[in-house]
Amino acid sequence: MIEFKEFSFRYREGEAPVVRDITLSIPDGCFVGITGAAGSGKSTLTYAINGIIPHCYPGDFYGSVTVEGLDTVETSLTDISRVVGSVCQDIDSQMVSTVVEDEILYGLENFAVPKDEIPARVDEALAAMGIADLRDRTIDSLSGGQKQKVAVASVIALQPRVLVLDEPTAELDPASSVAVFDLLARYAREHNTTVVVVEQKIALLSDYADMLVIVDGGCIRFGDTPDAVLAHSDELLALGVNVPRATTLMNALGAQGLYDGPTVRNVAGAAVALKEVLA
Ligand SMILES: Nc1ncnc2c1ncn2[C@@H]1O[C@H](COP(=O)(O)OP(=O)(O)OP(=O)(O)O)[C@@H](O)[C@H]1O
Repeated sequence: MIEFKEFSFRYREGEAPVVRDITLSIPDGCFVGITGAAGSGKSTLTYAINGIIPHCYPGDFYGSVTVEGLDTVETSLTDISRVVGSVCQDIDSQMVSTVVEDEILYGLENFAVPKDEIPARVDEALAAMGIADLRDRTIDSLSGGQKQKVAVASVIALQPRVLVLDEPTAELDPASSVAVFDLLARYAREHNTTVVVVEQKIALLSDYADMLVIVDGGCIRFGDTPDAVLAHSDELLALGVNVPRATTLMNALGAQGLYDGPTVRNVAGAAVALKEVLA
């Protein structure tokens, strides 16, 4: 369980809190998608989960954040990182090795995983991200998308109970983004891992997330199932969230009393719904 209780945070260099009065409970095994406009505070929320706030970025911390019962202020960054695996936005800054396999080994050795478990953990992590063929490649020779998969694999190898990912598909084309979310979701299901992912593509998020959190100006505007959130497409658009046009269209037809089916998330869904409307 991840629990934010009336959490607010002001970076030491900032004038005012950039996230305010955040109260949110994320149950174990939940797949949470966080989205919102640029600068709304999404990354700051992830830093509060993985302990970067307040351990690396000091400032005024109000309220509390607990992860699996650990208070992130009172617990050391090392102890938090045994529970929370993070993939940050700047993948290059996260890479510490020159070869893919070494990158995965690095974390396992640092966390003192028993030597006899290590080969299987490396194999499983590479397979989970579908990058077994990259094992011996140098990191420098990889594309941005491949690096993102390596970064996720390195974290998955540590088998954290919570995974925090900040825009893990930013460098990927739509098909590869879907593939990464498929792999992530499958991994999370099989290991009962809680996943918190910041992602701009709300349509993609909606297909995987149990809960969508919409952040605006440092506050949570919506925190609910994807369908319940997407039902507010006009408000989402006003907040700068990139709502699928298919959703906006069907919600508009709903407002006119012409459609009363489930929330539509994509063109395929709209096609099915429109057939019913026109029948
Ligand atoms: N280390 C820092 N020191 C001071 N202010 C910061 C720091 N990091 C972020 N901020 C400020 O906090 C606010 C929220 O930033 P944050 O990165 O959490 O938003 P975001 O929604 O993740 O943005 P983006 O989508 O651009 O990554 C912004 O105004 C940003 O300038």
